[in-house]
Amino acid sequence: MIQEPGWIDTALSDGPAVDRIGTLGPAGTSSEQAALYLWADRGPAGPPTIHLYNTYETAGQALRERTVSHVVIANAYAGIHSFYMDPSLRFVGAFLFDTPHYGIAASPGHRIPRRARIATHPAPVALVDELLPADYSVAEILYATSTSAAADQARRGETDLALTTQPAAKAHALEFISRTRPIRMLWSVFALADTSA
Ligand SMILES: O=C(O)C(=O)Cc1ccccc1
Repeated sequence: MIQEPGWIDTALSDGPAVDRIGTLGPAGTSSEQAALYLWADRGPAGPPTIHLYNTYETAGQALRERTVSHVVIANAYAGIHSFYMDPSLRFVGAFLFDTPHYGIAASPGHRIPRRARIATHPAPVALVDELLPADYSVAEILYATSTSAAADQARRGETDLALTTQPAAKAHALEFISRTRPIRMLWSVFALADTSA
């Protein structure tokens, strides 16, 4: 096992080459940024090959079908247990990587009611209470499949607000109405069990 600052490497260095990384999308998720970090540290030189899926489970299926060589998952994702338990997969490493800044965002010009409907991925939901400005309260939390999907719900007017990342807010032309902050996160990397050394 190789230990470097920020890394737990159980079979990343001597396992299959990191040449196609699968994770949660669409573009703008924390997972996409984490995958880019993994590629920059452990992937080959050249443009990164990152495949973004609507769920971590779909990314896991792509790994089983060898469409991707590795999958990266936030340890804050409650469903990560099934990846650790799956005998067809192998945990090959983990790394510490802060997410992009998270905040609560709205479409410019949207009239935000005092009691607002807020879209979020389940993992960072506790940040809604932490970051929501005192002028507002929560009418309803609507769970989205990712931070980017949450931003899209606010953009479409399906919710008043979204808890989302800075890249996703920008991609969906949302403006933050709260302060923002990153989340210190551990990311787990999985490969196929039978191809890992
Ligand atoms: O939806 C995202 O952006 C994700 O990547 C899931 C997530 C959410 C919050 C912290 C870490 C990962």
